[in-house]
Amino acid sequence: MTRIAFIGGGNMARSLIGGLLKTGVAASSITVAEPRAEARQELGRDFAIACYAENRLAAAEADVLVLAVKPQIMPAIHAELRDTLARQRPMLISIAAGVRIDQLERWFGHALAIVRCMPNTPALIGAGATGLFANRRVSPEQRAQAQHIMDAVGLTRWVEDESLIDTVTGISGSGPAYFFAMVEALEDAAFSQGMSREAARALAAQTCLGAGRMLVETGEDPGVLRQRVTSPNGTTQAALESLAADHFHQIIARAVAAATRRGAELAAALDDPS
Ligand SMILES: NC(=O)c1ccc[n+]([C@@H]2O[C@H](COP(=O)([O-])OP(=O)(O)OC[C@H]3O[C@@H](n4cnc5c(N)ncnc54)[C@H](O)[C@@H]3O)[C@@H](O)[C@H]2O)c1
Ligand code: PRO
Repeated sequence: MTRIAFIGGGNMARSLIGGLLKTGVAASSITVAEPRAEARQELGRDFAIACYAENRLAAAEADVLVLAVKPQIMPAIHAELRDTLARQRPMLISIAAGVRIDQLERWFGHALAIVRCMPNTPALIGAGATGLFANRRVSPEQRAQAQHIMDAVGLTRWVEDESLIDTVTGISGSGPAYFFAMVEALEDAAFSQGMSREAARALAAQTCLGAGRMLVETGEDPGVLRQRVTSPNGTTQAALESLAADHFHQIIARAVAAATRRGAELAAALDDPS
């Protein structure tokens, strides 16, 4: 049984833990370190896992340490974990946006196997999407172990170039928020035309779900699926022409670029906090 310790028990850790437990991973194999007492109580109540206020206690027997704190916290946690890491030599899996492998090696140790990955919150319902990148120390078995953990909560893809993890952040790490924003916008649009918020949200959310499922379950090209909705001179064509006139593709490309760039900036700020 692989023992997994989460350092940080916030939103993303909750999503990953919930997803792992749903796939049958034993609650007794998971520990969490979380400084907020209320969050510890909720994690213990919701998932029946052992929760600790101190990182070193949660990590004491871990084979895998999932670093799930904000990027800015990352440099602060290594001192506390140094002894445990030296003794236990767990594999580190960092989910922190931007934080690079060379920074993690500098803080936690050059001898450690480290996987940098970028999951997303739909991991909570087993529908996550995660990009992964491994350092040279990660053995084939550890690579399989990291993938197994992330496969348990959704789809995984390894990238060959570490900088592409920032691109993963731009597409799928931050991505759920784009679709939630889209549903909010659809709801507002329908409400402004007189529909109830309840009906507007239900129709917009189900459309989001239906389109996503069609895309994944049919394996069809999104352009082909789009064309099937679009009758010549019909309603969809009118909407898509309006989106194109407002530079929809460029708007999305700029948003993804902004998220990707922000990942690199978060990491750079940790090199030079001034
Ligand atoms: N939320 C997402 O959609 C998402 C997706 C992918 C990756 N991430 C990454 O996951 C990481 C966590 O993000 P989140 O959204 O879960 O944030 P969060 O704030 O919800 O969780 C972070 C947790 O770390 C705890 N913490 C603070 N200091 C600590 C310390 N010294 N030791 C241990 N725990 C400490 C906080 O109390 C908090 O509960 C970030 O690095 C983020 O970039 C988040
Ligand atoms: N949430 C984190 C952020 O907004 C990382 C990806 C999703 O920074």
